[in-house]
This record gives sequence, structure tokens and C-alpha cells, in this order.
Amino acid sequence: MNRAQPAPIALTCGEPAGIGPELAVKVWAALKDELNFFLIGDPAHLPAGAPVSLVASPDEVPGVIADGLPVLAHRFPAPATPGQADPANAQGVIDVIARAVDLATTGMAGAVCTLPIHKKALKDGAGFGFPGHTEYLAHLAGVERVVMMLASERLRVVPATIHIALRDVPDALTPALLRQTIEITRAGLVAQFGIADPRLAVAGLNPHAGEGGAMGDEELTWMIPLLDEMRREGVDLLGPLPADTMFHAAARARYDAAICAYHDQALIPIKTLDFDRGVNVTLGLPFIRTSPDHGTAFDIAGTGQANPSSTIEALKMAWRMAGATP
Ligand SMILES: NC(=O)C1=CN([C@@H]2O[C@H](COP(=O)(O)OP(=O)(O)OC[C@H]3O[C@@H](n4cnc5c(N)ncnc54)[C@H](O)[C@@H]3O)[C@@H](O)[C@H]2O)C=CC1
Ligand SMILES: NCC(=O)COP(=O)(O)O
Repeated sequence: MNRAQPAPIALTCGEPAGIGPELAVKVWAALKDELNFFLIGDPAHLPAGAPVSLVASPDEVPGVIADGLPVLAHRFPAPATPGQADPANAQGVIDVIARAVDLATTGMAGAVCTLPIHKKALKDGAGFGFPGHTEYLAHLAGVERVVMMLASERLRVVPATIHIALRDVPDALTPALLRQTIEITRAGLVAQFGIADPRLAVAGLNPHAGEGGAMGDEELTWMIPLLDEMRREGVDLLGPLPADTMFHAAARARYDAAICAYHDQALIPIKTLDFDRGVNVTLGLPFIRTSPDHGTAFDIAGTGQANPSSTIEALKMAWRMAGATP
């Protein structure tokens, strides 16, 4: 590897009781000759016998990554028991994310890549007041609004509303929110994915995109007028499209990203197509953040079965976005 590259990526440990510790070691084995990254977490949470290179600062990473997983130690109060989150560790998980953001904003880390957190464990254990990383990272960065994108080679999707109850979606999905989501997505595709003139598709809220008002009227009353207005402003937009027919192969070829009304409308197609290789990327932050597309997988934690492919893709994407040259 050419070591004159971006600053190393900070990989946050996520929930120690999940598959994060196992993934950290597996991705080190896969990527140690390709890119620079370091884990922020407790070395005692890693699988027994894992090769570790303790570092005091990210700039030590290039010199030691060949020998073992570079770890910037963050000591936790309790050990990690696979499949059982310990409330005593919840605050540590949150603090590690904040530490990674500090390193990224000061340029010591080239990007942040997050291993999965268990949202309820953080809420119960430390009163975590955010639905997920996305909103917490926006808070830490002092940014009012960011966008969650899940991306793979075959599809990019954006849920305009994220972790809210389905019954709250129609009220939360406002013209202002959809406009902002489209604008941030478009800017992110240009700046972070290198797409000069992004083509966007917007899903309707209702079945068949409302079918002319026969199955809901949000498309008629405000979505069509908003998208028409944005097309006149020069945005390359399709929609509102019926969500059930916009994800087959020929339909996907017509756009660079699909903007969806709610979480499952966006995440079901990409996790069905590319669960192993999907990457979650936050657009609109002043630093790069990627993540695997899956969660803590308590059901297989500690068994050695965790597939590292999505985390490998997340680290590679962060490395490219940080400006790495091949
Ligand atoms: N970025 C993040 O921090 C994310 C966190 N989560 C959180 O994770 C927790 C568990 O969520 P679930 O809905 O159960 O989803 P999950 O992704 O953890 O697990 C769903 C299924 O996929 C399997 N699976 C997941 N990742 C795998 C991998 N790398 N290799 C092999 N099998 C894998 C699991 O064993 C399970 O059967 C929740 O608290 C959720 O909020 C979920 C998604 C992303
Ligand atoms: N369903 C996606 C997800 O939970 C990721 O959330 P975040 O922690 O990246 O905000």
C-alpha cells in the first residue's frame, strides 16, 4: 500500500456484546494491506488471541497495522458477554462514537466507520436520547439535518423519515423535509460519490403512488407540485413513483438514488438485494461516516459466524471518500 494516503479511519467498537469485536478482527485480516484504520474500543472485548497493536495516536497506525489490529484503547467497566448487553457498558459505547468524531473533526482520522450499536441497550443503559448514530452524529457535528443513505453496487436508497413509528410517517413527511432530503442527497452524490449530475427517483407514500387520489392524496396535494417545482429548478427527478415497481433491475437503471418515504420502503429492497455488501453512509456531515448495513446480531455473537463483507465495504467506501488513491 502507498502509505502517503488519508489519515486512518476510526472504527468505533459499537455494542461489545454484538458481533462488532469479531468483525473488527476479521476486517483487519482482510484489509491490513489495503488501507489504514484503527479500532476505538476495549482490547479486552476482542476475541481471545486476536493480534492487537495498541496505539496512543492514529498517526502510529501505518507503522503497526501489519502486525495486529490497531486499537486506540477505550476501557469499559464490564466485560463483553456475547448476546447480552451490559448496561454498565452503554455509556462507553456512546463515548467511543464522540471520541471518533473528535478525531475526524481535528483531521486525526480521515473518516468515521461505526460498528453496530444496540439502540435499546443504549437507551436503557445510559438514557441515549437518539434513535441511532445518524441523529447522534448530526448532534455532535452541530448540523440540523443529515440524510441516511444505504448504498451498494446495485442500488442507493434514502429513507426521508427514519426511525419513527409507521403511523407517524404521513405527518413527519412534509414538503420541507422531502425538499431538504432531495437537496442533501443530490449534494452528497456529487461530493462523495463523484456523480456530476445525479438522477433521483422519489417514491410515493401510498400504494400505486396514490393512483390519482384513489388510495391516498399526498401525491396529488403536495408531492407532485413539489417535484415539479424542483424539476424546474434543474433537479433531475423521477416521481412520485409507485414503490412496488421502482426497484426491479430495469427501473433501477434509471436513477442514481431512490428517495423513499419511510424506513422499510428504502431498506427492504437494498437488504434483499445486497445484505452482505450494503453500506450505510451519512450525508450532510462535515466528516465522512460509513457503517455496515446490519445490526448487532446478538443471535450469532460470539459464534464466529459473522460475515465481515458489509464492514469491509464500509471501510473501503470511507477510504475512497477520504481521498485515497488506488
Ligand atoms: N448502524 C447500526 O448501529 C445498526 C444497528 N442496528 C441495531 O441492531 C440491533 C439488532 O437489530 P436486528 O433488527 O436484529 O438486525 P441485525 O442486522 O442485527 O440481524 C438481523 C439478522 O441478520 C443476521 N446478521 C446480521 N448481520 C450479520 C452478519 N454480519 N453476518 C451474518 N449474519 C448477520 C443476524 O444474525 C440476524 O439473524 C437493534 O438494536 C438495531 O437497532 C440495526 C441496524 C444498524
Ligand atoms: N436501520 C438502519 C439503522 O438502524 C442504522 O442506524 P444508524 O445507527 O446508522 O443511525
